[in-house]
Amino acid sequence: MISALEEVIGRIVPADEQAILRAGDRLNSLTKPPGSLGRLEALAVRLAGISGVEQPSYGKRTVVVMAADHGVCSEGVSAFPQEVTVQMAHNFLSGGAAVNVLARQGGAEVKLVDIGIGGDLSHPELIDRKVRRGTCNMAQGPAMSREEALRAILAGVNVAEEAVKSGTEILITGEMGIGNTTASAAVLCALEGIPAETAVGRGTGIDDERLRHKIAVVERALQINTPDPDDAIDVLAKVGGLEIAGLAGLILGAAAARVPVVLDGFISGAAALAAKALAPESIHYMIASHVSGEQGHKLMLERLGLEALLDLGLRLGEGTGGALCLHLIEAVCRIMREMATFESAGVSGAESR
Ligand SMILES: O=C(O)c1ccc[n+]([C@@H]2O[C@H](COP(=O)([O-])O)[C@@H](O)[C@H]2O)c1
Ligand SMILES: Cc1cc2nc[nH]c2cc1C
Repeated sequence: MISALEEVIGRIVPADEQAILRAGDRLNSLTKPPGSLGRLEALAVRLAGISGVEQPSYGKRTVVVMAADHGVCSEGVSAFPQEVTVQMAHNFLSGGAAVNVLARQGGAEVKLVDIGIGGDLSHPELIDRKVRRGTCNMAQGPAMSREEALRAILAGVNVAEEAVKSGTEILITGEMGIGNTTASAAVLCALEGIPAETAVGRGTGIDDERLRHKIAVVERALQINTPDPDDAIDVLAKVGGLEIAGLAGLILGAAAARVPVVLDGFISGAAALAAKALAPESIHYMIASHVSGEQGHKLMLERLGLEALLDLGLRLGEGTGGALCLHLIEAVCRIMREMATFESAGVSGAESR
């Protein structure tokens, strides 16, 4: 199984430098002062490097929502009961969740993956990749075995590969899992050596008292499991989650296929940290859509070395921020394709001094 992962990682190549240079030249030839489209210009250059062309376009767009349950919920770390995970899974499948609305508006389809929901779920549209029924309580022992974490990562790789095979040109990470901000914070602490107090946030909206308890739970999980910071699979197995591991795999699969992968919020960021640890070059294929309202996400993005496009205080997850970002991605693609150049429009360039 490890060799399957090594094979995927081996296929991840750096971004296309020539396309990056061509995109920069094109941006400077367009009828605007150089750099005046701000971070949209950086986005255009990044997309060119990923896709290998300076005028990319993304037809089929897919939001992959990975859903799983978390044993750590028994510690009382969320504002909501665990059964919300499976209930929301039904909502995604019937098209009524926020991400369904935003994906429709952004021209994307939503694919729900059961990678570890506790309850039973059956639907013709569901992608069933259940590794196990939720994790164990990481405050008492490892969340899952190393083999299960690896299976979840490879399931994510496979979902990316299948999506690309059926025509997807851009992937968006989404997730659903009551308790998963606890696991994501623990992954951030373990991989980056950050204190729990800095990494842990309010998730679905816990009060001060529960927040203090959640910090203590993460501290305990780290203390009893001693995840190896240099071994991302160990970290995912001991203090991660099935959807976090699955999304790490999805990101690696996207990078191997040279498909851009738009990251959503805090949980997607934890998956991205793990993907980056497994395959540093995968970072070039990631686009950070937004800074989540979840404490720790800003620091997470700094550690990833990514600058987010939006800062709207979103803290919903599901892939909502990523889906919103599709509008900006479409905008830069159109800029690159449709804007006139100084030459074609007969506009004078900057005066040389
Ligand atoms: O994406 C984010 O940044 C984000 C921040 C806070 C909460 N969430 C969502 O809320 C759920 C986890 O919250 P909690 O409090 O149960 O850990 C999970 O389903 C996530 O999708 C997501
Ligand atoms: C209702 C609800 C919807 C969500 N979507 C993602 N996480 C969620 C958490 C809750 C509680």
